[in-house]
Amino acid sequence: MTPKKQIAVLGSTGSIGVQTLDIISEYPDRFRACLLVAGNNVDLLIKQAIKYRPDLAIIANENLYSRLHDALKDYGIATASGAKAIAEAMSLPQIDTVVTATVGYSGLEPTLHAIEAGKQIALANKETLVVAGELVTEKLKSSSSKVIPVDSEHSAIYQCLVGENRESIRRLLITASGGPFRTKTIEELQNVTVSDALSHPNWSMGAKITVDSATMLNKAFEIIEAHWLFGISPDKIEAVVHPQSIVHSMVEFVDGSVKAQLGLPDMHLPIRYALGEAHRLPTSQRGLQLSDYSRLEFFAPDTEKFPMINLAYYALERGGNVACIINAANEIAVAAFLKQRIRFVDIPSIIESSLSSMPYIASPSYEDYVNTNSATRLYAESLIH
Ligand SMILES: NC(=O)C1=CN([C@@H]2O[C@H](COP(=O)(O)OP(=O)(O)OC[C@H]3O[C@@H](n4cnc5c(N)ncnc54)[C@H](OP(=O)(O)O)[C@@H]3O)[C@@H](O)[C@H]2O)C=CC1
Ligand SMILES: CC(=O)[C@@H](O)[C@H](O)COP(=O)(O)O
Ligand SMILES: [Mn+2]
Repeated sequence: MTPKKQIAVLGSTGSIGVQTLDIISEYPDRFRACLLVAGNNVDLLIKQAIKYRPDLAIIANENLYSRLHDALKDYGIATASGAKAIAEAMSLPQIDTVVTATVGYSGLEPTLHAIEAGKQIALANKETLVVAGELVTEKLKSSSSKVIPVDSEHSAIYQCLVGENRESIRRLLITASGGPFRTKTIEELQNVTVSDALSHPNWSMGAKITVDSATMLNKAFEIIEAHWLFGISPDKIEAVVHPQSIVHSMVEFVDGSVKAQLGLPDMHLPIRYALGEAHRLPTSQRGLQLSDYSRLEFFAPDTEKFPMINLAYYALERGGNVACIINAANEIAVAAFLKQRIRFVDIPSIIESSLSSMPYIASPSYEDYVNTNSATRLYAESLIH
């Protein structure tokens, strides 16, 4: 019998984390959760640990450690807390694949450690490549790690590229739903609420990425992510608005042919594909009925209304710590918007102001990224009254 693949789930209590555990449950002979990591939701982490019996459960918030320890001590499940413990756990010998499903900058450090330890990476945390794509790509060159994307667009592109040569690619076409404000005017955007921004038309996701979809910064991040994942220059990567989110992305080749990957807007599919290491695992889950969709539409993005898409090209052209600044400012701005401390339209202003104030570093080291992230967060916070 083939041994079960041992999976570390970083962010097990979040949207991608919970769906990853669904896939582990769907294939109990194939996968086992050997490590679960959460941020603050200790109650759900305890429930998951009792159900999935990992070797180790880690809570990032150190203040919640005693709750976790007390609840799991009689189950023979080891416990730990804090960012250092998460980073160190990446080299546990039993781990085969790390699913990076924490949100934001927190994904970078454990992913770098997992790459150093030669683990397979199912990459959901796009911010890792946004913040430090160059460093991550460099580290991958001297590691046996392989990254398989979980992000739906990148999974689609990955699937389209199987059997193709990089030289045959003319363009990557990244589809974008357009978010909840696709049809709003610039004036109407002034007064949108948190609840409006969290009403994504097609996907059920964590709050931060849902707001990023509403500003369409998510698409800028995905252009950056695609550049580092597939080694394609920015001028060959475009966003295409596709309100139905059925075509998850496309690749156009030099002979004019376009390949697309289609499916329901359901992250179980790309997670299943990534855990199967690009093999197709049979499922009884409902598939796509194309006859349910009388129209699949495609439009050019409105960059006047959603100027943040263009930040991808600016960040990739300037390089260095620019995308790290954008990401840190955005994390602070989105958190403030979710707490109703700023308006939706203040998010781009906070990013722009951070970009013009934070020092540029052309060839950042890991420590430079750490410092850029902390300093930008402090600066962005200072802009919020
Ligand atoms: N949701 C989706 O459909 C998609 C998500 N992604 C990407 O996947 C990642 C996860 O997104 P999503 O699942 O929506 O996010 P959620 O907010 O739903 O979940 C985030 C997870 O990360 C944990 N977490 C937060 N901060 C830390 C930290 N400092 N250390 C350890 N764990 C932490 C949270 O723990 P807790 O809740 O316990 O505090 C939670 O388990 C993001 O990078 C997103 O861009 C990409 C494509 C689609
Ligand atoms: C599910 C997924 O991959 C998200 O990144 C999704 O693409 C967000 O939707 P938008 O296309 O609205 O950004
Ligand atoms: Mn996506």
